Amino acid sequence: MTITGKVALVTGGGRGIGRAIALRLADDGAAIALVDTNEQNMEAVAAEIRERGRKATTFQADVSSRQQVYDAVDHAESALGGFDIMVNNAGIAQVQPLSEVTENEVSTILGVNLEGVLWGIQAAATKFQERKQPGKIINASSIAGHDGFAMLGVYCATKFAVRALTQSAAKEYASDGITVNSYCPGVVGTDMWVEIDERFAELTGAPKGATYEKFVEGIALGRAQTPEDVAGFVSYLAGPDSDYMTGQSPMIDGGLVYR
Ligand SMILES: NC(=O)C1=CN([C@@H]2O[C@H](COP(=O)(O)OP(=O)(O)OC[C@H]3O[C@@H](n4cnc5c(N)ncnc54)[C@H](O)[C@@H]3O)[C@@H](O)[C@H]2O)C=CC1
Ligand SMILES: CC(=O)C(C)=O
Repeated sequence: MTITGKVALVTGGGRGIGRAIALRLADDGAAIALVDTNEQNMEAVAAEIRERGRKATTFQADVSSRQQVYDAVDHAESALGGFDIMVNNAGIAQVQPLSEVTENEVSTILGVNLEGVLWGIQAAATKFQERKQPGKIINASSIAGHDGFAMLGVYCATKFAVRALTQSAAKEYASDGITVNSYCPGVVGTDMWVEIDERFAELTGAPKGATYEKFVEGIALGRAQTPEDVAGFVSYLAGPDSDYMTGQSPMIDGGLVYR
């Protein structure tokens, strides 16, 4: 119960890693604001949180819209009576050879994975400063933010960029008592990986499941990551034990990429 009484906002909280983070932070004692484009999924997660005896609210928003992200932060504060932790988790993957990627594809993924995190950082820091309180900003990068993978080039570029934003924001906001860190998962069994695997199958002719299994085979600990594995690390980043950590983007990947 390390964050009892705190308010946490989780973008992309409707499924996968975001859902696991929201449930874990609720178990840690926080009230949760869920933000996602998918209202139905969010409501289901909110119901799970309430069943655990915690407060939850939902706000449908597209994180690529600066205004919608600011509105989501305002909603979290007004609905839950405070604002302490911002988890910029929402993101999309994109499997495409660099020679074939289109302008529309680039602008779409930059909008969500880069701009969405930037607006989340900006809106959260602004709210913490308005409230004259410290805060935690936690961003979703990836092992793809440390290594460039074939067929995932623009996705990797966005995750490298999240690391840069994390470092710059940490330096800019340290004097306000705001820490900014990222989490870098490996291969997590979510719907995102189902979509990645299906796209690889389309492009390469590999059997469905083969790409996912190939990535998992490289993991030293011998199993795919679960969303709860990621949520456990985010629980640390959201709690007081990480107060002296900022600007970092550590890997938590079961032993796949070593830095
Ligand atoms: N699944 C994996 O293996 C890994 C995932 N990550 C990152 O973790 C984060 C979560 O990934 P997953 O849970 O696997 O993905 P997911 O695709 O299963 O869930 C993503 C959630 O974000 C929401 N979302 C997508 N675009 C949005 C937008 N524009 N505005 C608001 N919500 C939006 C979706 O509706 C969905 O609920 C992403 O940033 C991803 O890049 C990082 C490393 C590995
Ligand atoms: C989706 C993602 O970031 C990886 C590395 O699987």
